[in-house]
Amino acid sequence: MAHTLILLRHGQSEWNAKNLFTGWVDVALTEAGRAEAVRGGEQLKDAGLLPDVVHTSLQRRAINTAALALDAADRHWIPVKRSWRLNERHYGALQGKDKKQTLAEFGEEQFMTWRRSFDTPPPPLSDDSEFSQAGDPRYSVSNGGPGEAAPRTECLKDVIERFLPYWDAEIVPDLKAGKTVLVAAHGNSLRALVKHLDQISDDDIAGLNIPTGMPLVYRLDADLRPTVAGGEYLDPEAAAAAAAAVANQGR
Ligand SMILES: O=C(O)[C@@H](CO)OP(=O)(O)O
Repeated sequence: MAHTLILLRHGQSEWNAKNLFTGWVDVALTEAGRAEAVRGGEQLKDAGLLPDVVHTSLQRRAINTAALALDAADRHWIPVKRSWRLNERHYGALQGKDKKQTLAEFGEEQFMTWRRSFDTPPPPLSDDSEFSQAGDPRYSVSNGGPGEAAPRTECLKDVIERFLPYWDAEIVPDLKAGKTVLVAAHGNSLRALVKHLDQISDDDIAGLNIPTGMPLVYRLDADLRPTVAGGEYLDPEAAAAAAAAVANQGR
């Protein structure tokens, strides 16, 4: 049996628009981002791709993107499962910093190492920073979160390590039950998932960028291997242009 998995990065956020490193800071969608989410949902409906269940992070840009897209697809009523494990990569001390200024201050190599290396995290964010999530009740142990063990910074490797247990325990069973699964998440948590699905090397994943608000559809075989490497965007040309723009942020 083929399984259908749809990945959707949130629409443009206020900090995407301002070109700031965001990570776990819970910023809202812009009007353009809301429109992207609606358009993504319309594309799903037009393609006859109707999610049976949606998994999101605990961040409003993904939560609201899922709601807007599902409403546009007339699937606003399906079950929602949320987890901090789908959150954006914690960007450490870069959270709240301007990407262009960071590039100018630290240079291309350090900037790209922090942004796209597999295993080098940015410096940790101090708990007394205005951009810290330490103590945020949504990440408490009583709410199913990591509590005090919550990250203060992460590299992509760390994201994969915290995401995969959720994939195995919550998403795989939905796929195996024959459900069409929508994962509404973030640039780097979806890069972690794509790396896993397509078995992309630690070096090659640096070159992969995911555009905002564009559904990426994977048909998976019985072993949950993609039948088409890299999946398929419903609007491939627009997705390629938007992914290139993500790659060029800061320039
Ligand atoms: O700032 C962030 O949290 C992410 C996604 O917007 O940025 P980048 O693409 O630079 O990893």
